[in-house]
Amino acid sequence: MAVPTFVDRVTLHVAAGRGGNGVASVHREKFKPLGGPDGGNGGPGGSVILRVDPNVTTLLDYHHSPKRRAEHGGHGAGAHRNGGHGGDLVLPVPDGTVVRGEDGELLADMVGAGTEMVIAQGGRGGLGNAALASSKRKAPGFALLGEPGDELTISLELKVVADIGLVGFPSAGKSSLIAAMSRARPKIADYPFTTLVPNLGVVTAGDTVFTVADVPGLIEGASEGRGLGHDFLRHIERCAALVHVIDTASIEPGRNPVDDLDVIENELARYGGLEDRPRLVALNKVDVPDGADIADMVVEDLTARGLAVHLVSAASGSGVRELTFAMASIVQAARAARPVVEATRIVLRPGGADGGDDFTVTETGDGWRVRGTKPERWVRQTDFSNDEAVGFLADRLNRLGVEEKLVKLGAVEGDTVLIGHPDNAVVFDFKPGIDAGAEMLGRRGEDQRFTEERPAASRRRAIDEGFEDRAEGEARADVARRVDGPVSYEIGGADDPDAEQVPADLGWSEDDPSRGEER
Ligand SMILES: Nc1nc2c(ncn2[C@@H]2O[C@H](COP(=O)(O)OP(=O)(O)OP(=O)(O)O)[C@@H](O)[C@H]2O)c(=O)[nH]1
Ligand SMILES: [Mg+2]
Repeated sequence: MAVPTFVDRVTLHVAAGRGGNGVASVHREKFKPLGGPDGGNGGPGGSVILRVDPNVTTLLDYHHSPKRRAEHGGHGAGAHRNGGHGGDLVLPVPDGTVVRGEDGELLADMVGAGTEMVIAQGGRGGLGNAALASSKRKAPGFALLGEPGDELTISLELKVVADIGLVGFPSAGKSSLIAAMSRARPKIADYPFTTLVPNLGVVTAGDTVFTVADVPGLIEGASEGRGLGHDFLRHIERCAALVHVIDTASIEPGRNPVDDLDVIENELARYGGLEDRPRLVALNKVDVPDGADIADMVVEDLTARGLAVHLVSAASGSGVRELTFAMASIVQAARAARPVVEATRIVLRPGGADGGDDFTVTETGDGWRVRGTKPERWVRQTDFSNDEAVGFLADRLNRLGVEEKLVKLGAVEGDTVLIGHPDNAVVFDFKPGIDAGAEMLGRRGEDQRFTEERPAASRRRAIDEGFEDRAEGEARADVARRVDGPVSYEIGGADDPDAEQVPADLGWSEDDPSRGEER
């Protein structure tokens, strides 16, 4: 089995839950006339949340399953029943995880136990017709759709690479040892410099899970660039402790465990910055009779230096378990000593939470594009198979001033208006209620200057009074035709005789099988 050897970076696809749809329903009781609207709201979709968990030390889990999804919100139902809140998905990440977006942009540096980041926000639930009812719109025959949740690709990078680093001469058995104590399967061979890049293994000893880095072999002069040099020691800079892996069975002249240790320590000192790390010594290859003898001879010397010495054999496994427990207790002590930034519980949210009433209208060359948090959200909430819902959308857009702005910028009837991101915009044929040039001339040729109210003004007032029926009639948008993919219909469109036609196919090939359920 190929186990990733050095996972300090994973790409993760996260998807928040979709909001449940609102429902349009009318209260019914035996022998009683129709009651009021009683369609409940859809529940919000669950969010995907990253949370720093001090017990998590690796990103391995995400390497194995890089797609994570939170729960969808439940749909509303009749009798004022609201859909359930989709469950959030909390993804534990190690302290010091750097979160980046798809293009490598920094989204967050997650430091401190409990720090949270809502990386993908769940979609809002759609309002049911009970919530959409007002004194003027007593029985709405439509409801709002739930919105899709955020979906994005992120990368997680772990700066704290390993809890413990294995250091030693080439062929001392560092890779063999990491293979004996974890599921890592690095290359092992009887020639020096087998390991060219660090390997990472995850070790479990009792309740403690920690990571061990096996780095390329060091030799005297590594600090001057001999051998592989010592560049890769930066990978163990953040380790809490070091384990000296020493070959007791080396037949090279001049090699013995104590001198080997001194050479490595000398190189570490030249590299600098690792002096304060606790050390363990693993005298390896004691399955070899000569090795065992030599180990016995030097144990006392090394212990006298204050070092904890373990006699091990990566080959037979003897002593390995004891070594891992000794490593675990150092890791635990280091974790306990680390200043824990507990209880800060910073919650990071990407981007602005709400764009407010802002929207932009830009000319695209063959039409207009409207961008803005609200217009885009409203479009997503609209059930385009329902005329009344589409009319409600037109009312909202007009009330925000979208139509007015389009007219002001020179949009004329028949222009294409796209609302939203190029990938999933909804296409409209512009049909303003107010006409720039012909503004003063009413639809039927009367000069509005001679009547007391102009249609746009009266309509706006009516809308402001609460989506009056009059406003709906005048400002309704009607499904007219389908333009390459997205839905197309008209904004405005007061008394178009063809307005009632509803295309059979609205292109909702979407993933939501429950669509249309609400009516
Ligand atoms: N008999 C015996 N041989 C071992 C033991 N551990 C490692 N070896 C052998 O020693 C040789 C080197 O082992 P590696 O694990 O590749 O050593 P390394 O320290 O990772 O070497 P580099 O990656 O080159 O720095 C291999 O032939 C292993 O089979 C052991 O406990 N007993
Ligand atoms: Mg190796």
